[in-house]
Amino acid sequence: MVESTVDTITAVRASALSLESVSRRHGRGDRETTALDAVSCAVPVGSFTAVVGPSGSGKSTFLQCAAGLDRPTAGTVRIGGTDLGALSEAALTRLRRDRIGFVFQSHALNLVPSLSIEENVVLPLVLAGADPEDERVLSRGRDLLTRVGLAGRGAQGPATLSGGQQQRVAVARALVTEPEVIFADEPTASLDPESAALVLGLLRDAVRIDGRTVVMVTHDPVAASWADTVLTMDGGRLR
Ligand SMILES: Nc1ncnc2c1ncn2[C@@H]1O[C@H](COP(=O)(O)OP(=O)(O)OP(=O)(O)O)[C@@H](O)[C@H]1O
Repeated sequence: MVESTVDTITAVRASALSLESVSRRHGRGDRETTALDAVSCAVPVGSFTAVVGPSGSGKSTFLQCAAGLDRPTAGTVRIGGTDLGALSEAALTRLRRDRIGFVFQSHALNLVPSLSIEENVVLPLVLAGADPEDERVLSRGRDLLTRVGLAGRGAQGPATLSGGQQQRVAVARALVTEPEVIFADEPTASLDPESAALVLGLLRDAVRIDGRTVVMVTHDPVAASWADTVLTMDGGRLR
């Protein structure tokens, strides 16, 4: 009994993300829908996980609850051992800013059009209080832009880039804080296969080279094939 408790605690600690019996219901009475139905899983540090499943199976809800963008109706979500349900809204906002990276579906939603590309990349650091003129901040932005194949383009605006290039900037920004988990919601949905492969390669490199943890929701079996682990959702449950 003691041993199994220790095993459980160890497993939770070694997980970048864990869900324990997480449910998310909407509405009440006859109109109640269960978007997520007692889902449990543990995502190890340094892994690439894809979440797949048919439309309406609960993938987005999984991601929203796992990333602290939505609060579950029941159950526990932990990022690096921190119970998100125990955090105030302000603390949850800080955790999302400092410990999580996001790449969303639409490149139009990912980047701030009025900022330059490099300002977009370092935005999470600046929001956390870093001086945007600090050489360390500027060089981190430049290094990440080089990494995503956009060296020398930092002073331009996002509108001067293609959709695929903008998604690569979004990946650079998601990496800038060295987050514990990067959540990607259909990051290749609007891209041609070649641009999609570049974005998926960057996510995979973040795992293989930097030991980051990536959780990606996708409809696309080709995109899912880049992951180490595929979680399949069906009717709000993990299959
Ligand atoms: N705010 C909401 N109010 C009511 N029902 C909701 C709400 N959000 C999601 N649902 C329902 O929960 C279920 C799961 O939705 P979710 O968006 O998580 O699925 P999904 O797998 O991401 O779908 P898709 O691939 O089409 O984006 C669906 O039946 C959906 O209609």
